[in-house]
Amino acid sequence: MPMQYLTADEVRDAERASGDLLANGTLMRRASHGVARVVAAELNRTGGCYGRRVGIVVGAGDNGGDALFAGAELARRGVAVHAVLLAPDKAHPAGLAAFRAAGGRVVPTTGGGAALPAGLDIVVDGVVGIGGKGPLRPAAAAVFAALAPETTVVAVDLPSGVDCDTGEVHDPSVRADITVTFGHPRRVHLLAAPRCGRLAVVDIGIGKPSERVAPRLFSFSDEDIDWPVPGPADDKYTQGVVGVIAGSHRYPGAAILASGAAVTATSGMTRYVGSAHAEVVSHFPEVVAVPDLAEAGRVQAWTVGPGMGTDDAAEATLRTVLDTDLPVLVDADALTIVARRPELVAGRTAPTLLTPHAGEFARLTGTALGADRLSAVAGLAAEWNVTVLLKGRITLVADPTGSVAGNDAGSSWAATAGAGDVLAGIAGSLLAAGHTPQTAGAWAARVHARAALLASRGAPIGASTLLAALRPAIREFVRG
Ligand SMILES: NC(=O)C1=CN([C@@H]2O[C@H](COP(=O)(O)OP(=O)(O)OC[C@H]3O[C@@H](n4cnc5c(N)ncnc54)[C@H](O)[C@@H]3O)[C@@H](O)[C@H]2O)[C@@H](O)CC1
Ligand SMILES: [K+]
Repeated sequence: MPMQYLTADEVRDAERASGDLLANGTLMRRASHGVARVVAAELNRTGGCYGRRVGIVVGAGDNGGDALFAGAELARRGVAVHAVLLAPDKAHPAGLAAFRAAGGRVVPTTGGGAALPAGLDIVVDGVVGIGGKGPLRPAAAAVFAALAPETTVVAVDLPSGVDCDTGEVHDPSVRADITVTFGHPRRVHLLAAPRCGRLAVVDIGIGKPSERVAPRLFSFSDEDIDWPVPGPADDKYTQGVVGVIAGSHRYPGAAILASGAAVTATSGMTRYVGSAHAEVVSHFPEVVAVPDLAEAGRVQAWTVGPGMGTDDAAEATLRTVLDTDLPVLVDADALTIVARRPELVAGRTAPTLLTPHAGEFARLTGTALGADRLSAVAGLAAEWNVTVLLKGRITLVADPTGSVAGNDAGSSWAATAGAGDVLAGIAGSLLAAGHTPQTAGAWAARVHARAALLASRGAPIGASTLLAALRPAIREFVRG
């Protein structure tokens, strides 16, 4: 099942709908118990709970309340728990009483600030949760800045200073090793996944929000991905033929990488059009490669753009392809052309997938990409009535209805020249197989990221190495 990521308002809506559970404190008891369990599991994994030392950093709201109740539970298990109260007058009263009663120690405030003692095993961030705004304030920032670098940080709900809805990482903010959230993941857990560390979702018995606002963010689970495989009645044409228009005789690399990715991602047929036809065939003899579009033969989808240039001839080719009623993936140089000629895609009714990186995105919209990548990509998709895949560590694929699929690559090894050409080849072949642009883009991003991890195993890679790891990566997503 795809995972849904909620806004702070959607979370509050779902919590309110739980009625008594919210009013009588059951939700908070379950939430804090979940935090205590995760912290205890981490302590047990590294030697046990008894006699260990944990710090909690407590803000003015219910996030701090969760941390205090969790601290109380840990203290009852024999953990020495030290709390810094950032706003002593506003700390959750029942939570603070429980914490003290369990033997938790509050660090005295001196000169307007307080620091945790040295030598802590784990520090719990209960500064702010879904009610947080902006960066960590100075007192909280000082507490985290003073921690030894090896201290494990467990964030309650989200790392404080990171925006719940946009994932904007303010400076300063908390970097968590583990984040414990409640009921449903929030947008921040995907949009700022590297800042959240491992995510633990604790069931506290709340349902779904009554309504969701656009953009609606989700991610596919690995099990949702079902790579196309040929059936008993299939031949080389019936699985969807992908056409690649890329590269040039002078710069054949993009043509080879995009065509090679298409060959690897589909078991049907790959066609190539462009002046690198000889180079492509010398690397991948199975590609049916021709220099001119007029001789290309039939395809079910086009991938157009990597390394093709931006001159008049390239523009004419792009126009011809976009004038068809076939699905088209528009990448790289083709995006530069579309940025100056938006009318080329504006009237399209056939599936259209634009795959910009941040710089190309800025060219398309005329403004630099800000911190709210989600709204930006959903906005462009809605305005142009196309699907937009925004590249990055977190890939976002927005369709025109306000649905956005996100994919955390899990590493940044794919940030290498030519990796985008590989992605374009993979996604193009999924389009040719009949998938929607959003599914094609999101599945391609997942398998591309997996290939990067398999290829790298901790060392830098180039796009050729990534391409070579594509088949084992795809194998993980073939069902049945
Ligand atoms: N509502 C509920 O039923 C539940 C809430 N839970 C917890 O409650 C949290 C939400 O609690 P609240 O709505 O009280 O909000 P928070 O505790 O997230 O934060 C609000 C408080 O922090 C202050 N604040 C905002 N930005 C700040 C900043 N940058 N630096 C310092 N202080 C800042 C605000 O003035 C306010 O006092 C959730 O994230 C979750 O941890 C959980 O207990 C589960 C149940
Ligand atoms: K927090």
